[in-house]
Amino acid sequence: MNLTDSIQYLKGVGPKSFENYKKLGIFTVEDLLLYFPFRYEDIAGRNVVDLLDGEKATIVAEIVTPANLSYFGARRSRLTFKAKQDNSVFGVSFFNQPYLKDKLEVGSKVGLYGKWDSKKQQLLGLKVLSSVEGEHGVIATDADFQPIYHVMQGVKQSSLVRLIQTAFEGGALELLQENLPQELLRKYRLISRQQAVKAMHFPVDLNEHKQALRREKFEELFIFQLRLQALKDQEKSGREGLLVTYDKEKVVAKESELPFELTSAQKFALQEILADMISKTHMNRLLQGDVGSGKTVVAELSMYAAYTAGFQSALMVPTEILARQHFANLTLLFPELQVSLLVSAIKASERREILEDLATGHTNMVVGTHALIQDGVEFDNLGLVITDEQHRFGVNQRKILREKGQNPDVLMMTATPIPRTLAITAFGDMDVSVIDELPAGRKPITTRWVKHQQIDEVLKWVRTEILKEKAQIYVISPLIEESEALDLKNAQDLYEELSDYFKADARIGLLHGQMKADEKEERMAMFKAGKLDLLVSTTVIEVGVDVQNATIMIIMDADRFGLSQLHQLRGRVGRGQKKSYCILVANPKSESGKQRMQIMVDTTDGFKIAEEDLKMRGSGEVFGIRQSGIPEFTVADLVNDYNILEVAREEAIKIFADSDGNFENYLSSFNFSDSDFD
Ligand SMILES: Nc1ncnc2c1ncn2[C@@H]1O[C@H](COP(=O)(O)OP(=O)(O)OP(=O)(O)O)[C@@H](O)[C@H]1O
Repeated sequence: MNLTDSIQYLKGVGPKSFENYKKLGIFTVEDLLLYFPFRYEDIAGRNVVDLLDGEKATIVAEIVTPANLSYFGARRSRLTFKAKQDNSVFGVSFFNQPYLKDKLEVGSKVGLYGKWDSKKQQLLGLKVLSSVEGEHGVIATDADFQPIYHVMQGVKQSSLVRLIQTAFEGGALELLQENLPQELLRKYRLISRQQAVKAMHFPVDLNEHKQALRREKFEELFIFQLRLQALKDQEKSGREGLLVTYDKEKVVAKESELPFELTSAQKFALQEILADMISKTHMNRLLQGDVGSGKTVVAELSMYAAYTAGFQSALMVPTEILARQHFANLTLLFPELQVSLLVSAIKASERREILEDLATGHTNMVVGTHALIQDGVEFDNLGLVITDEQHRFGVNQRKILREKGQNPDVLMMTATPIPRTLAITAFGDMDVSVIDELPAGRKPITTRWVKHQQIDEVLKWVRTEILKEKAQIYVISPLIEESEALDLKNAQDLYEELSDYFKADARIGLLHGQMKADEKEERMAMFKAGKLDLLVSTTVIEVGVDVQNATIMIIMDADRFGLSQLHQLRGRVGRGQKKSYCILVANPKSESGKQRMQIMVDTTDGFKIAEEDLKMRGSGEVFGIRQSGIPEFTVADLVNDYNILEVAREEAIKIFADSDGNFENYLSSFNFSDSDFD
């Protein structure tokens, strides 16, 4: 037998079942060996109505009658009672275990392991299970393990297990080669690949199962990390980047014109970016920093550096409000340069002019939305592309923009702090700069969670803040994801209610996604200029909007928002020197809603919040797994196996460096199969 043999030659596989196995991804003997159970039969147990006669299983059930103990002979005894699972009541008897009587209390739930007798509707009890928390939930410590595989119609659990056994009996396991360096096995006390694969399918006990899982997770993450290193390497060596020889003095001079001094984190990030630009290798960098940490100015100075080297630069942002805000900033900061704004809402004639200026090189910098990547947008010599809020743009959109130049340097900015776990997986092929410090003088935002019933008190306080402190306030209307119309209606209703309430005490404006671009801009400008005290808005305000004087953020029905979104919204205040507040108005019904509110009250640290978000919603939900390019792991789990991931990463980096980038050789020396790297 060979590992590459098709399983159709194994006993028990006919043409029809072969087709079904293929659908599960099992083509060869090796695929079969590495087709691991996704869980083991655990103490959550089986449903009693599903049990077959004679089958051994674990059932969790409630004891409904007192245990009756009868002796026959000196040492032989029988203990009987009735138990209930959902609506099925069944009998249970234990032979010769009289001491169990004290353990079995009426009304308590127990795990019973035994053999099912379907005629008598009775479980012949073998053990009352003690249990422990295992990797897959609660696992019985001392029951027989029953691996559970993902199967499909036409492939039964039992046939799959039998087939794996057949392969084992044919000596397949012995053919599996070790694919981790011996040194790592020793260092981390990992069991061998053969042992692990055997124990993944047929663990003898809980401990062996744990060891197998640990080893398999390490292997999976290690190989993944090696692959990322290879990608990163390829990205660097394969693609010659542009040599952006910027004028250092000019950049320094510009920096000194800023109304504030850069924080050291900003300085450091800028330096990393500039070093990438001036080097011949292609820049592929992620700039992440918490809300309000000052990423924009770092981006702006990088664009300026590109200009001093004779290149154009483009800044792509997700919303029009944001594009306009950046445009205003850039023109203010670089009055001597030609800066253009390209959004979909501009007139055709104006658009034509902008496009021509871009193509002829008349324009030095351009900022825009998706409009930037449409056909017809040509650059003269695009040297730097910056995208803001990177996860809102798909990989393809970024690629299009990048292809508009001669492989321009690329910087992606994100304000959604990416937990390290994901940063080193999804973005493992990128360099990362982090701004982990807020500008000096910022006061922490105080967050309060109030119930709807308390809204009157909140509004009273808001009124005094407006009248006495000249506070500016955002009020976010409840989010109705399913319906834009309802979303709008909510915002309008809220606007009217608040206008009624405040009357002449507050100047109130309304902002929502369906307004025309110029209306939106006008409303934002009024708020920024202090001509409005209170801005009722839908979540269009969420990203990037920067009004330093705004100090109160009120979020209605806050429990409808995800954690990261709440954090973004809250980040609209606390951007200046004044003390700021965030009020979450919510009567959450679900536990997770309550939990989210509490997390927001407890911390303003974006990284912590992102970690929590990840734990509560899973990486797929938060980042869109497919889009972010994170593979779905078979045994490993990015959130829970963080420690293993880190170690695997360190080792992969070391080994990759030792291999002198000669990855192919390295692979063959450890017998990786090519398919590991598809
Ligand atoms: N070093 C600094 N000192 C003082 N103020 C600063 C500094 N850097 C930036 N700022 C100001 O802080 C505010 C927030 O900066 P910026 O808009 O760049 O944040 P950001 O990181 O893009 O945040 P967000 O992701 O929330 O938009 C801006 O008003 C900016 O002018």
